[in-house]
Amino acid sequence: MGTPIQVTGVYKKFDAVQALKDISFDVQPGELFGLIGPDGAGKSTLFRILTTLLLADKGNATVNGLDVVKDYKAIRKIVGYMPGRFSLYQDLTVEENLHFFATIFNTTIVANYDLIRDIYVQIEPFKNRPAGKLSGGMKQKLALCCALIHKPVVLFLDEPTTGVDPVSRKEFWEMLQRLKQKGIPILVSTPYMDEAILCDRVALIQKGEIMGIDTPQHITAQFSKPMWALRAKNMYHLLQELRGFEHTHSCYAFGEYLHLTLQNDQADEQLLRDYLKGKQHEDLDIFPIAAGIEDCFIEMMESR
Ligand SMILES: Nc1ncnc2c1ncn2[C@@H]1O[C@H](COP(=O)(O)OP(=O)(O)OP(=O)(O)O)[C@@H](O)[C@H]1O
Repeated sequence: MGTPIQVTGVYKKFDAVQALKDISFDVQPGELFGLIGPDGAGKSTLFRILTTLLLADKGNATVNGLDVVKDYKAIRKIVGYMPGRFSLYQDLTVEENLHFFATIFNTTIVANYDLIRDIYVQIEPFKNRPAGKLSGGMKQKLALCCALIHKPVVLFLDEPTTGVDPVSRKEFWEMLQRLKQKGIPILVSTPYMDEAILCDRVALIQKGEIMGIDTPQHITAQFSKPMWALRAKNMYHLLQELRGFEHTHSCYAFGEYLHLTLQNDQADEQLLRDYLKGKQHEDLDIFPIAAGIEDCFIEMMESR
């Protein structure tokens, strides 16, 4: 068995849009690898190349040691692919969809039920309902069952949690952890930066380029700038003023707070407090925080 996924110097252009530029990374056996990036970053293009639906302009890629161009037929038999959209037949029922995907892979639901049992039991009460009438979370569970029904050797999940409610998102990641424990390598993409922490390793992708690849723990540990969270009654004015502060390196809204880093190591909290003193903010709250994975990604994206 080869490396589950190996990508080397892949480029893809659509007319004037450079969708992928010099993409290289690998996914190791049993690894849950996340591709994190905003809309239009190139995630789906990369998935389509790896699942043999699209040809790269340049570069190489293998899945389980098989070449995505030469061995495309063999790859199609061994991968599970959950595309971002339209993976289900809306008019077919839950059970019919699953049966359909099992049949095209020349297998049966019964033969592979073990792998999908945990997930399928959650949607089984609705097995006679057309897929088009399921909630977002249930559709996503069915789509995952369909991608798994032929016991794939590598699993590709393109934005499986986009547009899904927070509870279903959490459940979905718990399902992925269980699949990972069964030893299936998984490449999953997401625009939600907070999901990065749930992966073994992540690549941050923006405008077709990978900004960095590492474990979430290393990414956060390497963030060297001190960071503060700030809040006041008038958040808009606070943001404007902090962005106008001569020592500000970055300042952006993050939930109920602003996250701030300063430009040089000499600029400290006292300097910040002195600057804000004369601004008469009501209910001003300032405290130091450790940067999270989302702060690290924002820093990586802005530093480009
Ligand atoms: N078939 C195509 N023809 C022309 N441009 C395309 C095509 N497919 C993708 N693109 C462009 O390539 C870039 C990358 O798109 P891609 O769909 O891979 O991004 P993404 O990260 O998956 O984001 P999204 O979630 O928005 O699909 C975008 O600018 C997109 O408009």
